[in-house]
Amino acid sequence: MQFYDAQPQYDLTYSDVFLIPSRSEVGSRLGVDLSTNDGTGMRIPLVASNMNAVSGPRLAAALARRGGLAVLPQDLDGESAAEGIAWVKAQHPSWAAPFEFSADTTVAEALNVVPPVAGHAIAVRDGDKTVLVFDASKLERMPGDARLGDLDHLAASTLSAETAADARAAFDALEAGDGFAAVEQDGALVGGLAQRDALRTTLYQPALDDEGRLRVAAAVGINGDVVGRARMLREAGADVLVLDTAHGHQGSMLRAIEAVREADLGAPIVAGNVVSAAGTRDLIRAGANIIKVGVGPGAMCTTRMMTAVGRPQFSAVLECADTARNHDASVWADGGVRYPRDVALALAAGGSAVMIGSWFAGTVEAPGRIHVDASGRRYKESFGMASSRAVESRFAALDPYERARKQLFAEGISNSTILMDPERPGIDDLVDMITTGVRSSCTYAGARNLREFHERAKVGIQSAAGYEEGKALPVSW
Ligand SMILES: NC(=O)C1=CN([C@@H]2O[C@H](COP(=O)(O)OP(=O)(O)OC[C@H]3O[C@@H](n4cnc5c(N)ncnc54)[C@H](OP(=O)(O)O)[C@@H]3O)[C@@H](O)[C@H]2O)C=CC1
Ligand SMILES: Nc1nc2c(ncn2[C@@H]2O[C@H](COP(=O)(O)O)[C@@H](O)[C@H]2O)c(=O)[nH]1
Ligand SMILES: [K+]
Repeated sequence: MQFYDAQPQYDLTYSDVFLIPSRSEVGSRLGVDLSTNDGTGMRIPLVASNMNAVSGPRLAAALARRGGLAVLPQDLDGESAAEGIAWVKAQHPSWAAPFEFSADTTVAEALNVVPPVAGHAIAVRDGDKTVLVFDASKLERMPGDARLGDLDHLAASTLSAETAADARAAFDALEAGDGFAAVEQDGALVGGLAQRDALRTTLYQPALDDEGRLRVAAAVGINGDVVGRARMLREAGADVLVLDTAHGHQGSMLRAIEAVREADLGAPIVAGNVVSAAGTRDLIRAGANIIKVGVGPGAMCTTRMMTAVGRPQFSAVLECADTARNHDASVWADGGVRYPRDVALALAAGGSAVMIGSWFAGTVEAPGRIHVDASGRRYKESFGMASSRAVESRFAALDPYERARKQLFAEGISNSTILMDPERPGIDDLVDMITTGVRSSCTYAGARNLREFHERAKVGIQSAAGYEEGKALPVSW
């Protein structure tokens, strides 16, 4: 990456910078390879944060199906983490599992879990048999107290599993209907398929382990039996281990990395968070393969305002990525992403992947239940991992005095409203938006892959007015 003009002496955020187009020989955006080269097996450079409101098993499977990776949070107890990993590993690499409900579930109860939007399959179960499959958008006009088992008239037309397995044939078959079908195999309903998902299987490659199962990462805190938890996660099938704490450049973190490296668990070790060359170097020397970069940019994060600590994220990623590269390691740019452009800039600065938290918290696949605000808009709650809410539940087993001491140091928001975007309600919709933006960024730079993108990117500095000018105008001025 080069600065178009001289590199300034002050630090830069994503909003401070922009990319300048260069002469390109890359004829199509679909010709760009977005695979990472950091040893994690990702086919697109997107990681969902290890946050309780973001990365659950359903989101992890959905993201891995498109080639990304989610990190199950350290707050999941051992049993739940192992179950979550097993669930991801059992999922089909191409097709999403439907949302399953018993026949007695009411429409109102189902709407706490799935919004009435197209492309998400609802399966009604009677015992261990699926008796009805329909598209979630059909719930919109149903009375709240109706039982799902009584909604036979919503049943989707069926498609054979054989046709569903051929993405192009499935896409064409769904063109004739209403863009959604129940999938049938040997006379039994096995799921649902949306036309858009058939298209997606032709555009993305899943992130798969050696046995052809979806990949998933899991986080470990730095307190307690770090090696024991890391070993348990690995044995449960976690493909990547993420050692995570707010202040990653501390002795406890270095010792935790050394211990996990010593245990030789056979998975890449990600560790953080840091924002300096010195922090990056120390974590790599302790044994980390990938460094998580970012202190304070996160949407749920109050660290900068509470402590003045942190660093504008573009400069943090640039410096840490340069250092990591010299040590044959990589960085993930963690936090502060609000637009696809921010992802492109983090990759231009040298990140091998970008971590996203709050933006993903408002998706259909994120773990939270759905709420409705006073004006009828659907939303999910997000909260920081260092917020009073997270700290209270993390330390629930401690006595009240110790718990109160821990809560003194809250550095995150406990209750944030993340609206569900009616245009892009699912993680797939956001992944489409982000990856198409980044593919386009690459061709503007004349890059066929992310290594070339980093090499060729030309970055300029802009004023606040320059940033403002780039925004679209949904209402006339
Ligand atoms: N990327 C970011 O900007 C930030 C991210 N987070 C996220 O919040 C979650 C919780 O992290 P964390 O608060 O580290 O909790 P952890 O449970 O991981 O514990 C952190 C340990 O480090 C000690 N510590 C010493 N100095 C600090 C410091 N300045 N900040 C935090 N801990 C310190 C703590 O002791 P003691 O409690 O006694 O001080 C504790 O033993 C993680 O997922 C983390 O990534 C949190 C803040 C910033
Ligand atoms: N200072 C804090 N940082 C937090 C907290 N919870 C999460 N995080 C960090 O934010 C990113 C996600 O950023 P986003 O802008 O995409 O939401 C996450 O990966 C953590 O590094 C917190 O409570 N305090
Ligand atoms: K912030």
